[in-house]
Amino acid sequence: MSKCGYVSVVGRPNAGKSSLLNWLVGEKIALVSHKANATRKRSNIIVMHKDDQIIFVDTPGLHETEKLLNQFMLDEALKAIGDCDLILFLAPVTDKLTHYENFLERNKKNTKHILLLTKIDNVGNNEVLEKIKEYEKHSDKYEAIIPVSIKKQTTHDDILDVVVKYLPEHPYLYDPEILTTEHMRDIFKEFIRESIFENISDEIPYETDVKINRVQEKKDIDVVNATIIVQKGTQKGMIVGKGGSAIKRIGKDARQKIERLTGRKCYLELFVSIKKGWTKDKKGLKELGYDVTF
Ligand SMILES: Nc1nc2c(ncn2[C@@H]2O[C@H](COP(=O)(O)OP(=O)(O)OP(=O)(O)O)[C@@H](O)[C@H]2O)c(=O)[nH]1
Repeated sequence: MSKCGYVSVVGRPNAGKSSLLNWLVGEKIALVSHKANATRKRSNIIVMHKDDQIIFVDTPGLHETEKLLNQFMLDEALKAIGDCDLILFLAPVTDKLTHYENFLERNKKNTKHILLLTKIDNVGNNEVLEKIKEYEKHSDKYEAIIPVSIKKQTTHDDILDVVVKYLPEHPYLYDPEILTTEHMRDIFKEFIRESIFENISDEIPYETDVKINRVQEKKDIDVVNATIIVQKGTQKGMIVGKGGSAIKRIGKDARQKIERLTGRKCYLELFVSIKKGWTKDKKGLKELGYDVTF
C-alpha cells in the first residue's frame, strides 16, 4: 500500500519555508519572499514522490506579536501543527537552538518531526557539523536531522525519502493530477502579492493585501480584475510609482506568472485603494478571505 499524509512546514519567519515548498513542487505556487511574514494563509501543496503522496501544509512563521493579523497567523500555524502526521521544522543553520526549543514546548501533541537545517550553503561544513552536534542533545525528540541547501547539494530525494518513511500507509487523499487544493483566485492573489514584494523595496509590502474582484474566462484570454489594498496615501503613491511605473512593473510580473501557470493569455487590471488600519479590522480580514473566527 502506498503512503499518504499531511506534513506541516514550520519555522520562524524567513526560515525558508516557502522556498523549500516551491523547490519541491517545481512550480511557483507558495509565496516566496526575502521578507519576513510573507506567508499568511495556509495552503495545501501536493507532492507525489514515487508511489507516495505528501500533502504539505504551508504555515506562517511561529512567532509572537501584537497585531490581530499576526495573531491570526500564529493560530493558523498552531492549528497546522495539531492536524498533521509529520512536521518539518526548518531552522536556518546559523540560528541558535532557542527557536527549536520554543517549538518543542508548543508541540503539545508531540507530533513526529524532522529537523531541517536550512541554508547550509551560507556556512562551511564544520559549522554544519557543529550545529548538528548541538542539536543532538534533543535527539530523542526528532526523528531525523537533515542539512539542506536548496541552492546547492541537496536533492529532492534527500528530503522526501525521509519524509515518506514517517507517513502512514493510506490511499491517496487527492487526485495526483492536482497540484494544489488552492483555488485559482487564491493563487492569482499570491502571484500579485509576490510581485509587490519583488518590485517594492520598502517596508510597504507588509501592509498591503490583494483582493481579486473578478476573474472572467473569455475565449482566448483570462481577464483578472484585482485591487491592491494599502493603509496610507503615501503607500499608494509608492505602489503606483512615478507616472505609474511601479504598478506597471508589478502588473507585468504578476501577469506573466499567471500566464505561465495557466498557459493562457491574461489581461490583468490592477487598482490601488486605501483602507486604513485593515490589519486590525476583523471584518476587513474576512473580506480578504482570511477565515477568522473570533
Ligand atoms: N542561501 C540560501 N538562501 C535560502 C535558502 N532557502 C531559502 N533561502 C532564502 O531565504 C529567504 C527566506 O525564504 P522564504 O522561503 O521566503 O522563507 P519563509 O520561511 O517562507 O518566510 P515567511 O513566509 O516570512 O515565514 C529568501 O531570501 C530565500 O531566497 C537556501 O537553501 N540557501
